[in-house]
Amino acid sequence: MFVRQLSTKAKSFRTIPLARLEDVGPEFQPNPTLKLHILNHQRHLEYGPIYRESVGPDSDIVWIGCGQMCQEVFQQEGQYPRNLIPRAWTVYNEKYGVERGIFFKQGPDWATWRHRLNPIFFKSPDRFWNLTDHVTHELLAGLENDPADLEEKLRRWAVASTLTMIFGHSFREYPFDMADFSAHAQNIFEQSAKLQLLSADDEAERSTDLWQNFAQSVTKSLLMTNELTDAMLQGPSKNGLLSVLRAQSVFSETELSLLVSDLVIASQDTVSNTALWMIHVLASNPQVRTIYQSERNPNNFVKFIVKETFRMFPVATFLTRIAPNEINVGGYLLPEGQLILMSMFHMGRRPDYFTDPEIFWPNRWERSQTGARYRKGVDSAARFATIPFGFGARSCLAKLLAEYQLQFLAREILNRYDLTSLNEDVDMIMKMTGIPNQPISIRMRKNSIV
Ligand code: HEM
Repeated sequence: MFVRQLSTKAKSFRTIPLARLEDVGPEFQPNPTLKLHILNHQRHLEYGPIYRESVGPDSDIVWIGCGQMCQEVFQQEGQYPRNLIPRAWTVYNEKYGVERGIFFKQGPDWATWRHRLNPIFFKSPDRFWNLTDHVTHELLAGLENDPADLEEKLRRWAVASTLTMIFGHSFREYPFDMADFSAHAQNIFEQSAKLQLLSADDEAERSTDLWQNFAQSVTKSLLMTNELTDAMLQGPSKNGLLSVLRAQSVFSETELSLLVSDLVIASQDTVSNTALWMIHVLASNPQVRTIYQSERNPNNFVKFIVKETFRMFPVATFLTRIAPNEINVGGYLLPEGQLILMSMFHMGRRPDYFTDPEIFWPNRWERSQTGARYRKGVDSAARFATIPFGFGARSCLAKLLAEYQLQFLAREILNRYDLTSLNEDVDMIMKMTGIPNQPISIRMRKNSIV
């Protein structure tokens, strides 16, 4: 009855403002996807908080740049929420008959996996997270020696941290080629970004060089994690996620391998690129370290640094949902199966949500003295404008782990090092995730007072 009433009052899909493709200006050429977040930002300013874009004769994407409307999407996402999986990844699974883990699962099957994993990842977090501390210490010791190739070192750090969290330190006894794995995982993202511009189905059908390059890296990285998991299952696992999952006996050995590949691939680009942005903003804003040293609650301040990094540089630049049935968003009816993209970069830069949005200001996240929900320089309407890990039942499984790793890294840097940025005019570009448009260069000195 409630739904019926909403439906009769709601406006039709066709009345959502339609962005004209010819509006893409020369500054976005020759590859508009690199600056998709800027194009999207401009379009929200022109068309408003919701607009649609034609991507085929009968298919439109709906873009949402308003916290309230995002909340409405999550409220109506249904029992088994679905997000967008890059087409190249599903074509690979179909073409080679490969079964994959939680990312690719849908419906009750997906819910069963989450039901088993949520208690481990959300209810008893301290079990494994601190296993990653020494991986971070190794990263910093390496950077202290030579801060070049920061991107590559952070990628290996992210993979090594996830593997240590899963297997405990014993995985280091196995000859796992971290550099090779990391290069393949990175290549999967690089080639997926290129395949997004084309028809992945067609590229796979014709087995083009691009497709073969992508497929070889997927095959190699799956093989490497399968072999590693098999080897780890042979020996005793004393600590780490695997030891708990084994004790519970709820996943088969094959499922454990699928899970390991998913976790490693999910963590590499997201954690490493957020850490890259965080190091860049710390190096570009030396006053942050002075504030940290004078803070009465430095741990809270570190949380704000991570939150502020996500606000300005959300690596998951667009969150996605597929409407499970007809839903009402912003007063418009969206049909079943509609692809919805939530504009996280745009919302993080909305001046009505965040005072001086272009300024890196961690203390904006501090609760005001009155004890109200409001924070300095953050409007209460912005509640759904910075949700870097998504929201609801399908949100990131390892949010707590990622936050722990990033906060630990920030604290160690602030306690022990002075960073100086050697870059100018760093902007974000999109290559599946939001990354810097140039290599990040820093000078790193051990702080004399430590
Ligand atoms: C900065 C770090 C990270 C960010 C920003 C991030 C972000 C996200 C986002 C946006 C989603 C989709 C959420 C949605 O649609 O509502 C997701 C899903 C997921 N993430 Fe993360 N993630 C991070 C780190 C990690 C790490 C370290 C792991 C594993 C160790 C991981 C494992 C997963 C998995 C398994 C899913 C799929 C969950 C499902 O489909 O039910 N993520 N993540």
